[in-house]
Amino acid sequence: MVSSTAVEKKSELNPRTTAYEFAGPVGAALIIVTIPLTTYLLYFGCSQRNGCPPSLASIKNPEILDTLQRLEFWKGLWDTEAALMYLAWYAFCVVAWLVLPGDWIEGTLMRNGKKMKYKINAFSTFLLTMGVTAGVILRFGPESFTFIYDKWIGFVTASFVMSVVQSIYCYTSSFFGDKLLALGGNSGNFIYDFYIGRELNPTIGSFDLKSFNELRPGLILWALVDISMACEQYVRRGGTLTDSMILVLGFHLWYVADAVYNEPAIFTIMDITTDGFGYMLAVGDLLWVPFTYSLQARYLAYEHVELGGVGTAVVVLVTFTGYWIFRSANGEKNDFRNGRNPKNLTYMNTKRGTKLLTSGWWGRSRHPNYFGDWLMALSWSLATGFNTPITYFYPVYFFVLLVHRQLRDDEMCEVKYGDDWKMYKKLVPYRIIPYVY
Ligand SMILES: NC(=O)C1=CN([C@@H]2O[C@H](COP(=O)(O)OP(=O)(O)OC[C@H]3O[C@@H](n4cnc5c(N)ncnc54)[C@H](OP(=O)(O)O)[C@@H]3O)[C@@H](O)[C@H]2O)C=CC1
Ligand SMILES: CC(C)=CCC[C@@H](C)[C@H]1CC=C2C3=C(CC[C@@]21C)[C@@]1(C)CC[C@H](O)C(C)(C)[C@@H]1CC3
Repeated sequence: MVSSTAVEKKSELNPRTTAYEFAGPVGAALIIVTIPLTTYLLYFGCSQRNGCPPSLASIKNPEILDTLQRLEFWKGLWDTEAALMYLAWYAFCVVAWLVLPGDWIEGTLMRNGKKMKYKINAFSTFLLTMGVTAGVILRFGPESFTFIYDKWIGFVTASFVMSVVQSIYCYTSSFFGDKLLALGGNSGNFIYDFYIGRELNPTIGSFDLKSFNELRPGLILWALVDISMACEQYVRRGGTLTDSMILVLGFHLWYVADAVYNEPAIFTIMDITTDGFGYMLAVGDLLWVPFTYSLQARYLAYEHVELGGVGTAVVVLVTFTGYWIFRSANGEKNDFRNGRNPKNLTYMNTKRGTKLLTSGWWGRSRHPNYFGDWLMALSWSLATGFNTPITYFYPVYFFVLLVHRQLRDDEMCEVKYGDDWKMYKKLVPYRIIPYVY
């Protein structure tokens, strides 16, 4: 029998969530449907076969309704070969995590007084993956690596199934044992908690599902997807790549490499410290990132845009500016949170005990890193030219995500820091873009 003090202690540590984000259960239900639907639509609405976007005539065509009513169409979303390949890829990431050497580092202090331990080998997993991929392409030719382009929908469905299975597993297992729940994911509403993630850190032994999924099977798959798109273009063009494809491929690979190289920096981000691991992150990490963030590369696989000297210079300039802001802002905060201040930046002390930077990038806006990240997103789309608005999906979606994320973080900081946050907001009035917003 469980004593009443034990029950009280448990509910003290895991209080009920009383305030909803994402417009509550209705908003969560909408997003649950919208994320996979958008991923499929971006394929059917931007492809060589259908056009990008499909012509108005083809949309009005009653054939679309016929297609949706045909069982063949729904069967076509599943591809057993792609599903097995996806499973093998996921297993490879797990085995790499297990066998590749890496230091174990501690995460931030949690409210139960404990710290999680994380194995740092995402970068070596990335290098191994790139090495094997290069080996395959050199040995068997680029045509051996176009299978992701060919089996696109099969891979999308496989990764969606994987993320739903994980979300169901994490939601169900959160009810067993003494689990630390996410403060935002314990409302008691099934749809909402399933979406936000009920358990803070679902683990199997020392294997932490949330941090593993955030950086490995989805993010590194994005790099593989891009390489496959470049191979497709290379084969179609008989052995050359367009300047736009070289830029998009290079920038995406760089972005992924940067994320996995800076693996320890993710242990202080909102997803790891605050959000539970549920549908939002599982589907976000495993489906959304690899199959929507790579849209520019998939478009360029069949639409061979040449930018020329000036176009290339503009794209490179926007991306480098973005990367410089993104990396130096994240670096300043990461150094500071780890007790270093190499640039001698000014800061304010707070009643909570942690200090807040008030100069450098964090003195210019409250989320300068978001601005840099968004500029990079914009540059990747600029590389696809102006023939279609669809390839600008990523910066538009990302803008919405970042504005919403900034609001969420602002609210959380207000709770964490109280009046000190109000003071910081007076000192640094801009939210994301210095002197603009
Ligand atoms: N490509 C993509 O799809 C996405 C990328 N990202 C990227 O992930 C990165 C991490 O983002 P995220 O976790 O949202 O937020 P941040 O890395 O911006 O971290 C916010 C936290 O930083 C601390 N902080 C705030 N102001 C200061 C200050 N002045 N001095 C020191 N610390 C401060 C606070 O936490 P505390 O005080 O408790 O330490 C706050 O909660 C960003 O670069 C973002 O662009 C994010 C989402 C999606
Ligand atoms: C509603 C919806 C689509 C939710 C899903 C959001 C997720 C796609 C993103 C939430 C935070 C993310 C981060 C990255 C990728 C996108 C998601 C998972 C990230 C791994 C990209 C690379 C960066 O360098 C990063 C490590 C800072 C970043 C962390 C946050």
